[in-house]
Amino acid sequence: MQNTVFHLGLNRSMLEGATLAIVPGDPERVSRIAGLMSGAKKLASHREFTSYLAYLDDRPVVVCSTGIGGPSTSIAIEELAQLGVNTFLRIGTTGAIQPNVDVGDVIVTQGSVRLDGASSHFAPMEFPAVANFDCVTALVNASREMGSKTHIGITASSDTFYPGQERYDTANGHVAARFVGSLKEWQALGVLNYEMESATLFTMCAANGWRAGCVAGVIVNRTQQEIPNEELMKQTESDAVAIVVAAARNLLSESF
Ligand SMILES: O=P(O)(O)O[C@H]1O[C@H](CO)[C@@H](O)[C@H]1O
Ligand SMILES: O=c1cc[nH]c(=O)[nH]1
Repeated sequence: MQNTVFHLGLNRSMLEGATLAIVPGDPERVSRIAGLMSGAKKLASHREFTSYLAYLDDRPVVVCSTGIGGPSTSIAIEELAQLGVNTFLRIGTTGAIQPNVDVGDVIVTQGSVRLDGASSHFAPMEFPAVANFDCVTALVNASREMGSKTHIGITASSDTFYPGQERYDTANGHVAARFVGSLKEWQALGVLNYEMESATLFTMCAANGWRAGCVAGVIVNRTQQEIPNEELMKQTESDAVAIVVAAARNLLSESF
């Protein structure tokens, strides 16, 4: 009898030896990602964690959503690792903060500013939230081959969507003192964008010797607008989905 992990509802035999996982935030993205591979089948769905298994050149790949933010991401990654996964590719949406990054562009993160809490449960703050070089290379190559305008750099990865990303379009317009002026500071330091999972993902993977990468489609540029255009957002997301699947294929064949 195989042990089922605590939250994902998966056991080792269900993963058929998969060592690579594609991990989007949004559960609805999972079937779309798996659908770009062959033999996609749903494995489980619990809370924010929806999982599919699919095949790239006959090699199994697990696709599992993390939900939003570090705590749920840490659970998904930990439980997938318990089942034998050692390479994790996050595919997300993101808000750019540099004026030269356009909606529809793609960002591959090299390292993340740790504006989360969960990463500190794996390593002290002095430890970098850094992506794995093989994963970065595979994602950058895939993105460029697809013809996407590709940016490579540092991401601010925040526990919160509103105050941590210094958003004032909220119910009471208040941002905690710690974050007032933070967007400007990240811009001055060359940070490209905000999202909410990569700091936890990179820190826990680097601390454990697992490989992790993150690719994100730019759905807003915070220097221009706060609310995304629905149509552009869908296109951007599907471009990033195609990129992560191509990168997974390259990583599995180690042909990058
Ligand atoms: O599109 P996903 O993967 O969910 O990523 C981004 O979108 C969510 C916020 O809207 C956060 O999870 C953020 O990281
Ligand atoms: O601005 C954005 C857009 C998507 N996801 C984020 O976390 N921030």
